[in-house]
Amino acid sequence: MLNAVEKISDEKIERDAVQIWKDCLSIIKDNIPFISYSTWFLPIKPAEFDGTKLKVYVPSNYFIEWIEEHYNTLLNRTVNQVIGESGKLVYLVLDEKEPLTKETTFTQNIPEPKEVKQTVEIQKEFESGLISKYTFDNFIKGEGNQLARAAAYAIGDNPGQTSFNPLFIYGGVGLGKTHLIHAIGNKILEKFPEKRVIYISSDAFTVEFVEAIQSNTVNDFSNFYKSMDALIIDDIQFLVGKEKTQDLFFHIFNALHQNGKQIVLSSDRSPKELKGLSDRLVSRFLWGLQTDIQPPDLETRIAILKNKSETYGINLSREILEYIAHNITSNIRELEGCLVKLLANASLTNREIDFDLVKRTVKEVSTTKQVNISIELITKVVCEYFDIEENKLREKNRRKEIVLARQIAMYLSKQLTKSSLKTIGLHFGGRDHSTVIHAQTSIEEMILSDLKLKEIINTIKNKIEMTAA
Ligand SMILES: Nc1ncnc2c1ncn2[C@@H]1O[C@H](COP(=O)(O)OP(=O)(O)OP(=O)(O)O)[C@@H](O)[C@H]1O
Repeated sequence: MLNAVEKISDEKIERDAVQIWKDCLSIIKDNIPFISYSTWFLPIKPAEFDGTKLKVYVPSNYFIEWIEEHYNTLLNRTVNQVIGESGKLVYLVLDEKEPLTKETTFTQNIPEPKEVKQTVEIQKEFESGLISKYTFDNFIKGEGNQLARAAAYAIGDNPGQTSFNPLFIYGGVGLGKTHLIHAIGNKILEKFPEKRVIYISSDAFTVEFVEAIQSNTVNDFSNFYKSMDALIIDDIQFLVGKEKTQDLFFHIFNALHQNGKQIVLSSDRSPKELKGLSDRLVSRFLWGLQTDIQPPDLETRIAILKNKSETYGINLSREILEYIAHNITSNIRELEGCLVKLLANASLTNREIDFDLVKRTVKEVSTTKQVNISIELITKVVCEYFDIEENKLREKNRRKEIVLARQIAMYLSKQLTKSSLKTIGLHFGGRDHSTVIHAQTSIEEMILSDLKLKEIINTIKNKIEMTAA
């Protein structure tokens, strides 16, 4: 009986919220350009109203920042008009890793919106650390992530029971590793709400470990992680050089593995490339499945852009999607960044998203990216990759692997910097500009037929861009 009463009053709270937000929207709509209205206000959804406070769901903290910076006065006025002088708007951020802590008359952060909690019915004494917006449903399949996705999906369905234990996913920056490993955790909890699943970055794991040492609670710390059904650790490369943490992790790993519990790890490089990680850990990482994620091809980039723009409530033409996807090739985070910038530009300049605006935004995004990339940085990353000394690229060395590394460095210098052929030639031992042209055309030809080389160059390019960012 009590439940029924609660249910009725819950429904009323939601209904009131819907009506009030509708009234607010009709005022807002009349006061700002339609593009700004649809970009920043339509994605906001009403949650509940308690007489003075209207709680609304917003997609991200970025939204709050933007709205507060640009529309605070309008919102203030609108809320006062619709609710009255004591009216307040409270934002519930869906699914951000770190919710805003700032509080203003308008905003206040509530850690977990109701909707998110409902997906996990069994309350645990710890936070899973999972971001619920990262799911398999919104992870676009492509050639570059096919195997990683399939293995991740199988684990989500059957944690600890496949031969993919541990699952080790590696690849360049912004290619979807974090998204995928969260999706695993979310799927496990969806299917088995009682399971204990935790996501943590290896950095946070180290910090917690140091705190446990300081407070003399290392045993509790270790037992806590050993009690998980699935342990998901992001960016495991940050354990390199941290011997004590590695040691403890080794014991946790063994305990979980022996008990058939699932371990999922992500890294920016393959286990064998994790120099500085103890051999016994590396050998355990090789027990299960190691799979990489490669940069997405054109069709996948278009599909991702389409999907992301739809979540922002906008429909971009195929021509625009293709243009962005053609010009932003390195990683998905950058594609998303370009989309957000496009929305911001359209909103700021109060114009429709047309081809000119798209071109300008893509140019802006690409220019900022290129600013910090130097030929020195390119040389350094290429040499690190091939494990050769930098001066070898400047010498007249004709060894096959040195020639290839030199040509790749020249090719990337032309692609990623604004340096002239002459300047690039000078950096590589005072070579003529025709040598640089030759390097460029040779690499372009080689990657047409040699997919492995193409992958290597993409990996190097990602590393350069990551270091320069
Ligand atoms: N296949 C995909 N489909 C949809 N969105 C994707 C896909 N791959 C990546 N993304 C999105 O791109 C963004 C960057 O992805 P993510 O953070 O998972 O990258 P990462 O590989 O973990 O990068 P880093 O190594 O820098 O942590 C996220 O917003 C993610 O949702």
